Amino acid sequence: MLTFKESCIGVMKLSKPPVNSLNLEYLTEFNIAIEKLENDKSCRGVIITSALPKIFSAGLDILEMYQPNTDRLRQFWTQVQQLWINLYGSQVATVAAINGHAPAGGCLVSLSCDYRIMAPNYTIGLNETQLGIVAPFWFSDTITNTIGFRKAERALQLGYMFTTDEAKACGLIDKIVPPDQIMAVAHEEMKKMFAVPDFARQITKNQCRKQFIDKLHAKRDADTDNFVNFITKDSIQKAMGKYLESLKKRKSG
Ligand SMILES: CCCCCC/C=C/CC(=O)SCCNC(=O)CCNC(=O)[C@H](O)C(C)(C)COP(=O)(O)OP(=O)(O)OC[C@H]1O[C@@H](n2cnc3c(N)ncnc32)[C@H](O)[C@@H]1OP(=O)(O)O
Repeated sequence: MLTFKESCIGVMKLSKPPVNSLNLEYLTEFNIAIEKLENDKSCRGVIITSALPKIFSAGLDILEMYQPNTDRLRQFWTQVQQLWINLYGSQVATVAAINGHAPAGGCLVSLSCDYRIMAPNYTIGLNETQLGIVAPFWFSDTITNTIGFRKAERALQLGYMFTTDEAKACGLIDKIVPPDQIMAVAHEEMKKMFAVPDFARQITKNQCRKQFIDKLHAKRDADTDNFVNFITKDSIQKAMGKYLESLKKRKSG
């Protein structure tokens, strides 16, 4: 993770080649970096983007979920939950500058921010069902809060990956921006949020999101048990193995 401060704005650039997949170690690093910025009194905003060309993030590292060690799987999921709690509940203003594909966990990271700008000709969405897995309730809550119930339930069931244009049309992202302007526009959008007194913006954000974060806090252990039980099922492991194979085939084909 490349993290630096530009005045009162923290910039986090995901930089885990080849595809910024989120494994246990990288999620832990992500959480430490965001918590550090959150606790930095001089930091009012965070921009999340990718240092890699063409990929924002490929989402959770599928290898963490394929033939897993159960203890590590539990730690992995705890870090995924924590990342969502940190981002969705963040007091600082957050902008996702999506400069590449953003499937599944990559989409969730951006949905957890306050504002999303995206470069053209990429795809974004919660494609979990395509892998034969099920997005947990807090993933669904987050997309539903962004695009509305009907569109979210349809997209979640199909595991639909939106093009940038489709994402803009349904409100999954807020603005389409040429890749060479994405950081400049992220700073402009940040300034708009800074024009509002921090405490008023923070309390309002909290009012909108707290009930969803509280829901996960209340069910956190059950959610982890559910994830571990689900992922370790033979049928799910088979589906995951097939999906990994299809990724490799797509590459060679
Ligand atoms: C109760 C149960 C709850 C379960 C909830 C679990 C929720 C899960 C959310 C997730 O995030 S699951 C992950 C979903 N992600 C994907 O489906 C993305 C798959 N990847 C792609 O579509 C493409 O790789 C890409 C991101 C569009 C990039 O394409 P590109 O052509 O540039 O690169 P590739 O050649 O396809 O990939 C390079 C290399 O990376 C490996 N890889 C890709 N994605 C992942 C990943 N998510 N995890 C691990 N590894 C990944 C890919 O297999 C290639 O590997 P090698 O062949 O080079 O070894």
